[in-house]
Amino acid sequence: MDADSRTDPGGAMEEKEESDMLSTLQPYIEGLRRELEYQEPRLIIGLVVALAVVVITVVFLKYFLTSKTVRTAVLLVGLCDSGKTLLFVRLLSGKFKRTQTSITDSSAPYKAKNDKANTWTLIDLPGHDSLRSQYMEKFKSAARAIVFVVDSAIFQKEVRDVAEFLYFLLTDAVVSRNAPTVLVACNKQDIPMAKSAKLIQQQLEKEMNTLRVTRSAVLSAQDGSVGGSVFLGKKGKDFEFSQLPMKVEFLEVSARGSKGEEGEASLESLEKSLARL
Ligand SMILES: Nc1nc2c(ncn2[C@@H]2O[C@H](COP(=O)(O)OP(=O)(O)OP(=O)(O)O)[C@@H](O)[C@H]2O)c(=O)[nH]1
Repeated sequence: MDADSRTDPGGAMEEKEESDMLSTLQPYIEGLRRELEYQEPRLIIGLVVALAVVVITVVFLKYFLTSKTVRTAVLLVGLCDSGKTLLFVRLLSGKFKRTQTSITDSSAPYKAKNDKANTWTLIDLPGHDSLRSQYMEKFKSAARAIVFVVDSAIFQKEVRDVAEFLYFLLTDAVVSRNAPTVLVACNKQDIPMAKSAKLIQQQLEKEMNTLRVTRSAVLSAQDGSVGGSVFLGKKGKDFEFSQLPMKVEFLEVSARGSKGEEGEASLESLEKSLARL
């Protein structure tokens, strides 16, 4: 008997128990090691795929968020003779000018009257119905705002045409998605017969409600969009401008002004709204 086993017989027994336990666990440990070796490549592939998905998603999102074009155009649209060109000239120079029927677009930088002095591109579009859609097509995706000019003096006579044009504009899929601010400029308020902005709004809501019934019949019941147009307002409710995705404001203006050609225009409300864009 050596000195150690004589002095510590319990220790030798513990060592033996340990080695017994290890040899019992050996097959399990070996199995676990083999399992891990087998799983490792799969684990790594899984991690690589997950990482790739995260990277692709980030790149994709970044691309979509940054490639969003900055819309800087303010479009002047409306029926013939509603006063778009005079409004265009007044907003840019403040001066009165004799105008003619426009057959093409005119554009110029417009500095908003706000602290930041944002500069927008003001674009006057021809009002003739044969040219309307082609010019809208060209500029609609760049629109930050649409100034829809109405001749308030002969509104009663034109209500149907005005409503149809506005309906065509507001149900356009691109316009609806981009939701530019729509400023309905109820022009020619210097003429005593001119209808108020409130009355024009109410009559247009009524007229567009009727138009919606006839036009929406062609829209697909499933996704609500066919041929690049969307449903106007909320289904099952009488149409109101407040149901639209974009802000719609009705403003009273006079591009001519009460003092005629010598005097100033009355466009404060429109200029204020343009300054808020
Ligand atoms: N009394 C009055 N006349 C206006 C006002 N604004 C425009 N006009 C007149 O209305 C007529 C038509 O104005 P335009 O600016 O040429 O109209 P438009 O909308 O550009 O017409 P198109 O080019 O045909 O689309 C002109 O004789 C203008 O002087 C206004 O506020 N009051």
